[in-house]
Amino acid sequence: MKNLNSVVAIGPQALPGLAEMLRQRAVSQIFVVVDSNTARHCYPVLEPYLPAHTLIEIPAGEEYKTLATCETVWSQLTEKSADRFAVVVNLGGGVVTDLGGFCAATYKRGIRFVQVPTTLLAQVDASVGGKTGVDFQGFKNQIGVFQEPAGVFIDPQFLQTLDNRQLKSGYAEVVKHWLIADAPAFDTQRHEGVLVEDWSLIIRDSVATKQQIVEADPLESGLRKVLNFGHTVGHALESYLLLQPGREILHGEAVAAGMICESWLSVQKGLLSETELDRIETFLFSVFEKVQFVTMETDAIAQLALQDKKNSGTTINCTLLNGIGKAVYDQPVTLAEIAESLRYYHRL
Ligand SMILES: NC(=O)c1ccc[n+]([C@@H]2O[C@H](COP(=O)([O-])OP(=O)(O)OC[C@H]3O[C@@H](n4cnc5c(N)ncnc54)[C@H](O)[C@@H]3O)[C@@H](O)[C@H]2O)c1
Ligand SMILES: O=C(O)C(=O)C[C@@H](O)[C@H](O)[C@H](O)COP(=O)(O)O
Ligand SMILES: [Zn+2]
Repeated sequence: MKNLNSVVAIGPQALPGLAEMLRQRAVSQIFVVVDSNTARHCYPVLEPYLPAHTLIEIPAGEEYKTLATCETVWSQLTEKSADRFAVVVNLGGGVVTDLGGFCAATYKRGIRFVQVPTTLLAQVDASVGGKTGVDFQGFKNQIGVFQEPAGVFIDPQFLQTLDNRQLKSGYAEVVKHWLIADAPAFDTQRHEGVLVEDWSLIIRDSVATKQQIVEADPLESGLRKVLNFGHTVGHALESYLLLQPGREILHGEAVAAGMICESWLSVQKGLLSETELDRIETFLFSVFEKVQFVTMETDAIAQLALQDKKNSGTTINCTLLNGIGKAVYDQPVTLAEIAESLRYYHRL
């Protein structure tokens, strides 16, 4: 599969494919960015495929997806005199692929990087499409650049050590791809839930859906915004809870809640039927627990949507569904409507 100028390899041939790419290109040094978990669970799988390299370890978790962590990565690249022929291999979930990608894309104005995603979320979504970045002042992905990796190497065997909660978090982005672009998959595959034995096909389909959209609009000037379905409210919830010790939720959990809120908004705008909303809700609640917040918090959560990257000025532009499998972007919604959607979710 080709993604703009980068290769996407999926399956058991992915890691040998990465080894081959590193052999063929002019590479001065290789740096492998891992977090504390992927150092333990995933690096031993990747290591035999790599020539001499330097390991850069960052702490695990969304709270470390910050500029401060980037500084530690840039420092290690600098200390080792990485030049413009160096390659960064990001081995991890979406935090490592977003942050490692951003560090590479900005170091000396940009060196090559490849993504080796190890969570379902990163395999179906974060590693593909060239969005890189970090959170800033509590806002999701506030600082970042679009930069395509030189390659994405997806081996589903990494999922064997992932716990069920993380698997479900990634599944939320799979469901998002179904809801925006693949009604037949929603109709048939949802019956399996996360009891999937072999994720390869789901990963292939999800990546293909995302690639098609990204290729049509790599810099998100229009169509790509459909990939943000569930994220206007989802990111607001995630940002709000991220700053509250003990209440952090995973990205996919926030997106699942956001997809219910934004499906409800779609009904209010006359785009989606009540029956379709009911099917979406019933399915999502069969997989995800309800995100806990109190009604008093809804206005504060909704306020955070004012920082959404799809907004123009003070207008919040949401991606909504105009049927299962069909999405429309740039739908203006008010702050009051966002807050009401959260109250709707809370009442369910
Ligand atoms: N760039 C994009 O297009 C894009 C798309 C979707 C999400 N994201 C971002 O991705 C991030 C979420 O990614 P995530 O869900 O992968 O989170 P993550 O990177 O925090 O990984 C989740 C947890 O699993 C651990 N882990 C990773 N691989 C493992 C493995 N194989 N076995 C055991 N443990 C493993 C990690 O150390 C971490 O503790 C968010 O910051 C989100 O904003 C980016
Ligand atoms: O690739 C995209 O485009 C997406 O919107 C995919 C999202 O799942 C992902 O969470 C992305 O990081 C959100 O981007 P942002 O621009 O809203 O920060
Ligand atoms: Zn997402």
